[in-house]
Amino acid sequence: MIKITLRQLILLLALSMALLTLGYTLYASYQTQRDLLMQLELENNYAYATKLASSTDNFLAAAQQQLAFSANLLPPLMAHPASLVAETERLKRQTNSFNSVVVIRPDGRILASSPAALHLTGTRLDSAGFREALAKRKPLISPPYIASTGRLVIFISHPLFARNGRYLGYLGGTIYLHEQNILQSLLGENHYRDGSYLYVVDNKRRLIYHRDTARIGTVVNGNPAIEAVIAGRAGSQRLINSRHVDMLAGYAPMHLTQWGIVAQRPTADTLDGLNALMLSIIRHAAPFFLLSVLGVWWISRVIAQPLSRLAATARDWDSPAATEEINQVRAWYDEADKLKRAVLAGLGRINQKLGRLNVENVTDELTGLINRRGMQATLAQWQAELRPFAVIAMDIDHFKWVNDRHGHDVGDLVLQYLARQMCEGSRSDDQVCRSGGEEFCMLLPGCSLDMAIQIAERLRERIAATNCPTGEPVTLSLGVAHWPGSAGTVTAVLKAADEALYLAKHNGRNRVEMAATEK
Ligand SMILES: Nc1nc2c(ncn2[C@@H]2O[C@H](COP(=O)(O)OP(=O)(O)OP(=O)(O)O)[C@@H](O)[C@H]2O)c(=O)[nH]1
Repeated sequence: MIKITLRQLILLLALSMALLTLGYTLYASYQTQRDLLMQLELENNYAYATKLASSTDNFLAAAQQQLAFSANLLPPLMAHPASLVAETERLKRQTNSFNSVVVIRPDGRILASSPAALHLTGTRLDSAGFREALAKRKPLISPPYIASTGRLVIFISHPLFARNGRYLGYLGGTIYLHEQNILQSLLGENHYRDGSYLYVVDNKRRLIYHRDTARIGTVVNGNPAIEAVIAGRAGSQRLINSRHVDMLAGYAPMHLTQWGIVAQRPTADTLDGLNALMLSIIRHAAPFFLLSVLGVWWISRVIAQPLSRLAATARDWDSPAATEEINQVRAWYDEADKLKRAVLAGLGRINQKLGRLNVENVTDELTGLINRRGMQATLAQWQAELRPFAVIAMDIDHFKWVNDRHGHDVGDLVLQYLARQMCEGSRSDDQVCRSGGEEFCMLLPGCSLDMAIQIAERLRERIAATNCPTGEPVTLSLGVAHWPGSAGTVTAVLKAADEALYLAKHNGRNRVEMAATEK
């Protein structure tokens, strides 16, 4: 199974942390900014609706005052049509509040009107506003209605009374809702900022003013802002309007009429800037993010390197250069350093143990000489190196008798004594072995057969002439062979030396014989 590497892990961890942090920061700042923007928009629209509601109220009050002022002047002039017309002209031109101005008699007939081009004087128009004014005989602002001319209008009127209180009719001004009028000048001034706009509804949810004049006069149902404003409440809220557009609306009722103003802006338009801002933040952050990724990639490499080098070297722990290579690993941080020390300590202990095992494996306990296994390994190596050598195999004569006479312990001392003697008479390259029991061997690298025979002879003579731990000398029988002279393989050359040794025994002991093949 493929396992994730430390480097990939660090990279993955750092990247996911960076992405999470970046994502969360962007998300949090987006949410905060969004809430703030929407709140600001709602407050702006609320303030705007309140201000315009109050301006419109003031305008309507002023219009009523103008009518009231003229209505005071008109009763003495009722018999003077020219003066009445002049007053209607003045009223219309001076204030520009009305699209048309009329003076109506109690029977509904028009006494005077402006503009003159309408040619209304003398006619009797049957409009809802006219009828209401006649019926109520008090200052009125009519709801929107379709006039006899087919126009959608509102009608503001003031009754005319003679000094004696006799009702003389009324003075009225008409505002054509679909045409250029004072209401449009007032409300339309700043009505279209950044997608925001406003509209006015009457208490029947009918649009009195809207930037889309085609919608004026239509009734809008199911709009929470309109419902609130016709209930007389001012405020702001996010809503879905009758055209299914998500809007941030502020609204305020008017006090003189039961109308209401709603100022609003599509939520999407409000948040447009924010989306662009977020994209710009991401664009600016991207290079730094890429730099961070590169930085993390480099750091992950530096962190993982000591560990992967330690792992690679520890895999070949039995190679001679392993310790040196591990020593060269730059473990620059604490955990890697501890691991490096632990690996080095472990490797040292293993090597020590192996060395001890090797020595124990090839050493004879009693004499400290190399044993038969060590002897064979040495010979195999020399043979592999094509290094010629001579072998002297030897055996203590009648050693059983020594044991029987002096005891086994003394026998051991004799064996140790012989080992010492052999070592003293050998060169540093020579290998002295105890090949088994009371049998010994000397391996002499680079030594000719003749030289080996001389060495064997000298040893035999010295042992035979020296008292051993029994208090008297022992004698040796020795057989000499040579590689490659005596035989082609290690086994064969040892066998040849043994055969020469048996020959020495056979020929009377205390003597040296050489391998048969050499004769
Ligand atoms: N003390 C002691 N005796 C050993 C050891 N290993 C072998 N021997 C003895 O060596 C003796 C060898 O005897 P044999 O093989 O019969 O030969 P020998 O008596 O030496 O007679 P030849 O070899 O024929 O001259 C035996 O008595 C073994 O018990 C040892 O480690 N210590």
